[in-house]
Amino acid sequence: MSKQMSHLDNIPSTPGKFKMDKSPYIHNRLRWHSSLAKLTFWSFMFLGLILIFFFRSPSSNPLPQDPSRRSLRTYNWGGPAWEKRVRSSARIRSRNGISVLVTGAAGFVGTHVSAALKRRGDGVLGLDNFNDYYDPSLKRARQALLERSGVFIVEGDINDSALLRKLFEVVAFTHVMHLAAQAGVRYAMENPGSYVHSNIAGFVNLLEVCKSANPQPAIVWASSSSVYGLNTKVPFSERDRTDQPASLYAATKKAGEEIAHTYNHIYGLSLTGLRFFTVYGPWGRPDMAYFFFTRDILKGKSISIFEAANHGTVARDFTYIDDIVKGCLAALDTAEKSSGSGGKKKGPAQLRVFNLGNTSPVPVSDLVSILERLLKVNAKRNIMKLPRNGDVQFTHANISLAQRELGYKPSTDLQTGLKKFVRWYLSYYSGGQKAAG
Ligand SMILES: O=C(O)[C@H]1O[C@H](OP(=O)(O)OP(=O)(O)OC[C@H]2O[C@@H](n3ccc(=O)[nH]c3=O)[C@H](O)[C@@H]2O)[C@H](O)[C@@H](O)[C@H]1O
Repeated sequence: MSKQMSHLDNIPSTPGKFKMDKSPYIHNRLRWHSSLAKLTFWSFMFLGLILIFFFRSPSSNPLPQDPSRRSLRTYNWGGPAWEKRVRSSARIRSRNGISVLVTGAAGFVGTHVSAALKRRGDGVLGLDNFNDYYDPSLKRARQALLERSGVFIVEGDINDSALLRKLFEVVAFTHVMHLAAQAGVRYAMENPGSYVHSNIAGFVNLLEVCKSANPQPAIVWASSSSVYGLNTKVPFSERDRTDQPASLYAATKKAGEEIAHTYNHIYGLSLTGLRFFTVYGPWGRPDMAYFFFTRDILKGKSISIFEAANHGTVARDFTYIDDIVKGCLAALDTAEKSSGSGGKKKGPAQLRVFNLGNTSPVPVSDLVSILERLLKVNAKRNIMKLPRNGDVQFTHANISLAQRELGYKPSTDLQTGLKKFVRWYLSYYSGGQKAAG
C-alpha cells in the first residue's frame, strides 16, 4: 500500500517539467495548482472509499439478506398520532380488565391471544418485527384481522430498548404476554444466530425494561415442550429434568427459563413460563409439519414422514390453538403482581412453569391419515429415518399442574382441530391461488 501511494504521489506534481521557469509568481501558481490537483485527487479517493464502505456495509441495507440480521432493520415509531393509537389500543374497556403488551402479536399464537383478550375487554397492544422467517404476507393478514378488532400492532423489535421504554412510558401495562421468538426446531441448524438474537438477547432486553418499569408488569411467556429434550420419562412433568436439549431452539428456551429465574430472584418480576406442545390450528405457522403437509398433499408433492430407529413411532402431543389460548388467558389472570418497582425488588414474587399440552400423543403417520381424509387426497408418503436435526421422538404432556392452578382442560382432539385448520386453509388460500408458506 505504501509503495503504491508513493508511486501515485509522483504523478500529479511532475516537478521536473517546470524546473526552467524562474518567475516566482508562475512558480507559486504552479505549486498551488499542483497542490490543488493533489487535494482534489485525494478528496475523490477519500469519497470513493467512503462510498465503497457505505454500500458494502450490511447495516446500511434496510432489509439485510443475512436472516440473523433481519430484525436489525429500522422501524418508524413515535409521534403524537402513533402514541394516540398505542393508548387507544391498550385502553381497558371492561371492569377488572388488564392492559397487556403482546409481543409477537402478528405470530400464530400472538394473534389468537390478542384477539381473545380484546374480545373480553382487556387493553391490548401488539408488537412484532414482521420478519421473513415465513411468508410475511400471512403475518400482514393476521395484522389486518387484529386491526379490525381494534388491536394496533407496533412494528419493532424486542431488542430495541428505546422503543420498549417508550411503550411503557405511554402505557402502564399491567401484563406482558411475551410470544415473540425465533420458533422452529430444525431451522436452528441453519440460522443459530437468530435464536440467540430473539430468544435470549431479546428476552433479556424485554426483562430489563420490565424490571425498570413503574409499576413492573407481570410477565407470561412462551417456553416450549422441547426443553424436555432427550428426557424419556413420559408423560413429561414440570419436575422432570430439562438439562438435555436436543436442539439449539430448545437450549434457548431452557436458557429463557433460567433467565426468568434470575429476574424473578433479583428484581421481583412475576414470571410464568408456558411449555407449549406442538400448537396447531387456523392461521398457523407454515413451517410446521401439519401445515406444509397439507400444502404438499394438495399439490401432489411427496412428504417426508420421519420414523425412529427400528421403525419406531415418532409422535407429538399436538395441541389445538383454542386450548392454548385458554391456558394463556388463565396464566395472565392468575399471575400475581411483580413485587419490585423502578428496578428494585421489594419482596418475593411469583415464578411458575406449566405444561400446556393435549395429553394424547398422536403418531405423525396418523396425522397424515387424518389430513388425507379431510383433504380427500392420498399423500405421497416418503418414510425416512428421523434426521439428526434437533427433533425428538416423542412428546407427551402431564398437565395436572396447569389443571390445578389454571383450570386448564384441553377439549379439542386432533381430528376436530385439523378439520378446523383445513377449512381455514382452503378458504384462506382459496383453492391454491395464493402460494402457501
Ligand atoms: O412443542 C414445541 O415446543 C415445538 O413444537 C413445534 O415443533 P415440532 O413438534 O417439531 O413440530 P413440527 O415441526 O410441526 O413437527 C411435527 C412432527 O412432524 C415430524 N416431521 C416434521 C417434518 C417433516 O418433514 N417430517 C416429519 O415427520 C417431526 O419430527 C415431528 O414429530 C414447533 O415447530 C416448535 O416451534 C416448538 O414450539
